[in-house]
Amino acid sequence: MELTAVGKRYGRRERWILRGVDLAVGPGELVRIAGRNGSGKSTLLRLVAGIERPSTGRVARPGPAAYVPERFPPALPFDAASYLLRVGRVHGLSAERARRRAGELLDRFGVADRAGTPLSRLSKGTCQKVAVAQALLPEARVLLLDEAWTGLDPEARAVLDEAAAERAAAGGTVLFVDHDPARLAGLTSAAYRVGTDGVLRPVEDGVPEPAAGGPVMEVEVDVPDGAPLPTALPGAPEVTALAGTAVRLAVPAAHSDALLRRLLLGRPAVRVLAVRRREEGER
Ligand SMILES: Nc1ncnc2c1ncn2[C@@H]1O[C@H](COP(=O)(O)OP(=O)(O)OP(=O)(O)O)[C@@H](O)[C@H]1O
Repeated sequence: MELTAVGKRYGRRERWILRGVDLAVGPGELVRIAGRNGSGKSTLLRLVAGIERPSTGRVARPGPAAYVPERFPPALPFDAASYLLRVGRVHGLSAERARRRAGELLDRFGVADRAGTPLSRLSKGTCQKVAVAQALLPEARVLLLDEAWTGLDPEARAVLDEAAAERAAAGGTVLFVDHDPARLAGLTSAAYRVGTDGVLRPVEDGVPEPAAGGPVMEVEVDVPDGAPLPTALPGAPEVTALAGTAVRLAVPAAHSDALLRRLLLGRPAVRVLAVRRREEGER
């Protein structure tokens, strides 16, 4: 995927949102786009998606892009499963494969029981899961995630982390915007910032470490056969044994997504039983 000397403004008399953007992202790369509110991050992703046309310069992509927009339009007259089936068909999947992928994704996000619910009647969180599922469904060469984690519950955020990492590992090109500076930390191959001047610059200092102190998240997992937990878990969790083969891991909230991702991706495979915020004064 390559942008060459891309400039964008929404009208001849309007200001330039992006200027002289050169960006090449290869297969297997996972790239973060940062920047202040209104700096042009979504505009950049929409240009890569082909939804917007550049005012100057060129955008080249290896194939159709899959895209989770910042705002998903749920007012479509379909239920979740038939909407996903249509998305799959548009991307050239057979009806059988599209149906199977839709079922797998709804299941993975824990909303298989909502397959027959009209999009207009889904809760905001479930709707966001459908928005994410429609982008993951086609296994496109380019995946664009515009604050796609916002509105998801912690388990679903971890599933999306995992899915984004899988897409890159399978040779996809993944670009994402997220307000959490620790999002996909350790998996990101590069980060860029859109400046207030519209220029895209590499972020040299990488991903800042979340601050210690503050809110704590508790993740309870069941480790089959009482196998040892993976070592060097994010956030250096405090581990408490619970009944049977269950354990509770407590980490600063800023590390909880990374911890869940590592637990879900790691070996031994663990089952997440609960994720909750530790109340003040509780231990
Ligand atoms: N379709 C449009 N027509 C006119 N102006 C637009 C359009 N889309 C975005 N803009 C303007 O372009 C600028 C950049 O918007 P954009 O949504 O790309 O920024 P962003 O960095 O994604 O912001 P946020 O972090 O708030 O989502 C803003 O000033 C916005 O008002």
